[in-house]
Amino acid sequence: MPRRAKISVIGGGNVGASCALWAASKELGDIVVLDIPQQEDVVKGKMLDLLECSPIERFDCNITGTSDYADIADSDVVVVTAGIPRKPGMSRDDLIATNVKIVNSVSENIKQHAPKAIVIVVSNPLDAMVYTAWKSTGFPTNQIVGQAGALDVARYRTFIAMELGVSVEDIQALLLGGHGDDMVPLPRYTSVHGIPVQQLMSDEKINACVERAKVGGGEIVKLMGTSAYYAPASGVIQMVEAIVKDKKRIIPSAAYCDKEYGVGGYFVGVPALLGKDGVEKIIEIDLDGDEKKLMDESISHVKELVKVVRDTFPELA
Ligand SMILES: NC(=O)c1ccc[n+]([C@@H]2O[C@H](COP(=O)([O-])OP(=O)(O)OC[C@H]3O[C@@H](n4cnc5c(N)ncnc54)[C@H](O)[C@@H]3O)[C@@H](O)[C@H]2O)c1
Ligand SMILES: O=C(O)C[C@H](O)C(=O)O
Repeated sequence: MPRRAKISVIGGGNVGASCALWAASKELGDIVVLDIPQQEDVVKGKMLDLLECSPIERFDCNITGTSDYADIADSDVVVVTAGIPRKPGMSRDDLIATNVKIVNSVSENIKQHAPKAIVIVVSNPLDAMVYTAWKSTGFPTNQIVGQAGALDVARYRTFIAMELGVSVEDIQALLLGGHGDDMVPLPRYTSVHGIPVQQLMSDEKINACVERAKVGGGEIVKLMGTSAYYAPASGVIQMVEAIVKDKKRIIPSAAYCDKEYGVGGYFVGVPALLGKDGVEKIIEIDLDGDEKKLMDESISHVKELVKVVRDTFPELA
């Protein structure tokens, strides 16, 4: 019998528990969700509750809550959601001092207990946390990737579909850059069932969708007092599915770029081909002058955040 995939999620809060829910409902494999010892009963309870959906929702898999890293052994994918979320009035960057320490310690445990896993980082500020996980694990760059673009492009597609009154399924779009408010949605690479979006919407309306997508995380924080979790987890599980089913999907992801896009050795959002080996290829597309300028600005912001990581943990430089 073929072995089931094993998906571990570190951090069983809003995003982590939602990842488990999407992964179970899609029957992607066995699921382990790990939280700190003080949250062990809570995470065990959440995962038991989820398991008890299985007769109704019709999925067969093991689902476990734990605080013991031994339970993540042999994971195919480990998703890192551990860390604090922002509150109204905060930027993602304000989380760095706390989350760099959490992601560093979590990554050391992943290195020890699941050295073959593909690691998908979610904690914010995303691009700097992916860098932290890369340095702390010492894993090859294909084995470390961040989730942001899958979410950001989903938001952008949602807003375009709402504006046009068409199915979201018919909106294809692309987005580059860091997971900050300076991310770079690309109208020139946005189409509606193959029809360039500019033929169907005015520049003004397209720009309104772009701007709303850029601050889409903040819009939810303002409404809820904490950050989003359904759509972020959905983005994560789209990536997990591509990896565990070796689908070779192209998904905007925070991937390691050196020569690509002239990034020079940082993780930023780019179209990445995801399969069983993680990031198997980065797709480079042509950018015009304005798009390149926006991408360069976004990359500069990522570099500033990585500098904070290096200043906090000189051994991660
Ligand atoms: N990249 C994205 O698109 C994206 C989207 C949404 C949220 N996020 C980020 O994800 C993180 C989690 O958000 P959330 O809403 O789930 O927060 P949450 O507070 O609901 O959950 C975080 C969980 O992490 C746990 N945790 C803390 N330290 C830990 C450690 N050392 N080991 C294991 N678990 C630990 C906490 O106990 C908590 O259960 C935040 O940093 C948030 O900004 C990123
Ligand atoms: O906005 C946040 O802080 C969480 C996440 O990055 C998001 O975009 O929803």
